[in-house]
Amino acid sequence: MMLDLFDGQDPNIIAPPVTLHPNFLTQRQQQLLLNEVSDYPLTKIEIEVFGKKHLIPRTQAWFGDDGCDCKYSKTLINPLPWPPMLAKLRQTLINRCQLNFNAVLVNHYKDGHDCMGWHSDDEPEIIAGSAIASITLGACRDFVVRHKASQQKVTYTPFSGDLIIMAPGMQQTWQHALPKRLSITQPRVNFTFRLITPDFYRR
Ligand SMILES: O=C(O)CCC(=O)C(=O)O
Ligand SMILES: [Fe+2]
Repeated sequence: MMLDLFDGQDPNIIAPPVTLHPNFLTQRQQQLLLNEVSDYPLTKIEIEVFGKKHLIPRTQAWFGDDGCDCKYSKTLINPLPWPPMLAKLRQTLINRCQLNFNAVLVNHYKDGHDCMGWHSDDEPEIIAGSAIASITLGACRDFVVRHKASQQKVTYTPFSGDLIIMAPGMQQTWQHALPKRLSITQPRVNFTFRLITPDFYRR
């Protein structure tokens, strides 16, 4: 009987609204992007956690359309204009995924000591109910998502050139993180594309 197949499964397990698209970028596209990333002004910004100042354990740069500012730990960051390869990547995502994006956070993890803690991409400038597209280049690292209410975790392992889509609405009920992996010695670059309300912080 077909139904027997499902016996014993926990009916409370929830599937995360995440899709992993392997090999979204060709080797050549990855190489062109990595060459361009080496010219990005990546910086370690300072954040405040429980009143104490820390440098983030990675470097970052913020690119986007004019007016697509973001706020990072009380600091307002204006977008840098789109470099040519990043502009092409944005257009490719829009065309192939039928989703709109107007800004991207580039994260550079020099090795497995660099990381990103638990968070949701739910800042007020992000248009509610928009999707987040995340592209990996370089080292393969665990990308972990955690359901806020049940604490249930699922681990994804995006390889270089893979795309992860976090579906609209996911940020309200799930968090995600890129934990330390001390055995990893190679760098990883991540592009997290977002849809921002233009001029959100300029009104
Ligand atoms: O590097 C990653 O895969 C995660 C990046 C991320 O969550 C973010 O930029 O908000
Ligand atoms: Fe994120």
